[in-house]
Amino acid sequence: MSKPVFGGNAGMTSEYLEIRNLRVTFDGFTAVDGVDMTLLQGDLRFLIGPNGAGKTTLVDAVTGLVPATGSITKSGVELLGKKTHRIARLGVGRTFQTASVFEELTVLQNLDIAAGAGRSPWQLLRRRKEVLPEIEEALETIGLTALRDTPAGILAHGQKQWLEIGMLLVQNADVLLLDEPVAGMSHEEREETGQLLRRIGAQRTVVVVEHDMDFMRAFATSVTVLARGKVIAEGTVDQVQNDPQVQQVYLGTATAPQEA
Ligand SMILES: Nc1ncnc2c1ncn2[C@@H]1O[C@H](COP(=O)(O)OP(=O)(O)OP(=O)(O)O)[C@@H](O)[C@H]1O
Repeated sequence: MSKPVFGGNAGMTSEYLEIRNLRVTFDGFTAVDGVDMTLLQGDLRFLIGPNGAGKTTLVDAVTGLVPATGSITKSGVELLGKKTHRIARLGVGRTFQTASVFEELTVLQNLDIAAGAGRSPWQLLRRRKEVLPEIEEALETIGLTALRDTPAGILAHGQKQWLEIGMLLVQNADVLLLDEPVAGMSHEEREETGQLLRRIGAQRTVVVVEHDMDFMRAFATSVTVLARGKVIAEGTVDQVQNDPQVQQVYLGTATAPQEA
């Protein structure tokens, strides 16, 4: 496995996150059942599957929220068994189905707090005097520069999700796991989110857990399909859409991949 450059561009072929034989069990029920996945920098990977397939549990395992067995390495560093904050410091960030921003604080203050995580007291002191360049950059990337002094609580739904993504960017996350980022968004917001994910995904590894198949078709560079805790298909959008097993799993559901 080639060595990545943290926060930089390690090239499209560098392996960034390797998941091997991942297993998560809740009281004898196996929610994630021997999953293998290799995620490369520059990949915009969609993780799809019916309700209860184990998608969120897999993300929870990668970010240290549930105990798991197997192996999850980022650039050769084992993540399994590490505490959530250590995993975050290693550059693995995630969002939840419900945006978790500080509603009373402004956009800038939210980013400032996120950027503070993991910084030295000296850096924190310096930070009060000026807006850090990485925060300016994140504001630009997420398109919220004009709203930097707006309380997060009055942002539109989509803008809150973008702020959350911005908070991961200022923490230098280069593996981002996003749980249903476009749920509840308008068509325009979805489109903008897709463009945002493309922009940030070019130099990072982005995993999107999603039920929105139109969104997946428009923006996925690769897709992994989970069902009952196992990977049943992986490949391009076309490959998974044409996979008979995938069609069978989705048969009769409103979001079937074959209903293009
Ligand atoms: N903390 C827990 N304790 C017990 N069972 C759990 C726990 N978390 C998840 N599960 C079970 O594990 C299975 C996988 O759940 P998970 O939420 O990962 O699926 P999902 O693919 O994300 O589903 P959805 O698309 O509905 O969000 C489900 O059967 C769920 O009930």
